[in-house]
Amino acid sequence: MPIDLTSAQTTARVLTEALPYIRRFAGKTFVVKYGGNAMKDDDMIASFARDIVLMKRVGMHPVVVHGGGPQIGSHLEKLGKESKFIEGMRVTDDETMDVVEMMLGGLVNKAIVAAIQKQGGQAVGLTGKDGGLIRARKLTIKGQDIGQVGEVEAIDPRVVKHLEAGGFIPVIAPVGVGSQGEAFNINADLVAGKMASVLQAEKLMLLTNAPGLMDKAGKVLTGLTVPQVEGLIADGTIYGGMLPKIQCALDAVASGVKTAVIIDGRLDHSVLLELFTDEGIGTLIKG
Ligand SMILES: Nc1ncnc2c1ncn2[C@@H]1O[C@H](COP(=O)(O)OP(=O)(O)O)[C@@H](O)[C@H]1O
Ligand SMILES: CC(=O)N[C@@H](CCC(=O)OP(=O)(O)O)C(=O)O
Repeated sequence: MPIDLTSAQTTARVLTEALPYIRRFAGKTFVVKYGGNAMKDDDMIASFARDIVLMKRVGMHPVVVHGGGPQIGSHLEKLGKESKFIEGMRVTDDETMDVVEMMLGGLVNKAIVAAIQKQGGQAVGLTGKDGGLIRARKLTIKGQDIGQVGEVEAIDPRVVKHLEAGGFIPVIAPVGVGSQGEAFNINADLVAGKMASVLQAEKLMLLTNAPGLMDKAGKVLTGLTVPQVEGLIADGTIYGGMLPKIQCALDAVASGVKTAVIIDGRLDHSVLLELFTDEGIGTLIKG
């Protein structure tokens, strides 16, 4: 069969456009938060895994922090428990905490690790308990006790650095460890934001189930300043699960991470589209 020149030239053009980014980003760390809504089926996970492996192959250091809210929710449902959220945080009693730790540290984490391995990468799954990676303390919301929900107290990045140096891709579940060795359920966006700050990442990438941060008419907003974002929170344009996401993006860039982006993780190869094209995709927040 003769080669389709137009399509081959398009491929060549895409590769050429990627070259300056590959050069600029080599050796840099990228924290990629993979939300539970963007891992709805095996094809989506496989596409994500291919992007991550390609990043590693061209010399970048991806660090994956994953969520799994919907997966926790459906398992709780099987047990006859309803999910309840306050300001985007799951109310977590002891039984729920067990499910969170099993789902995030077990099934979800290992599905991502296996998908990366299948694409030829070397991935190692961790929770915040491993190597004392994420130390947590109890989080209350406006004085309200919401159970075993934590916030990040400190991150000890040594285990991540060792893995990076050994050519492995760390895949991190957002379960923190308290002073008594107890588990805390932490919103994955908050962990990703802190991880990006501690590692002084080049970019924090937040993959979700929306094309980016949208205005009330559904238009994707980008290049936002801090006061603009504050206005959007005040007038209710940003609500629910987008609140911790945007907050951690702002905190990350304020603490030295160069840029944060919110992108549509349901889109095939969204990570590569954002990294390696001139236009990028989604909502960009700069420091
Ligand atoms: N301004 C906004 N733009 C886009 N999505 C928003 C906005 N405000 C709230 N959201 C909601 O936030 C959701 C993403 O947060 P969340 O469900 O926690 O995702 P994830 O599981 O990826 O962390 C979107 O699906 C949408 O319902
Ligand atoms: C405290 C809290 O809400 N923790 C989250 C942790 C998982 C998560 O953040 O998952 P997504 O990124 O898929 O939303 C939860 O229990 O759902």
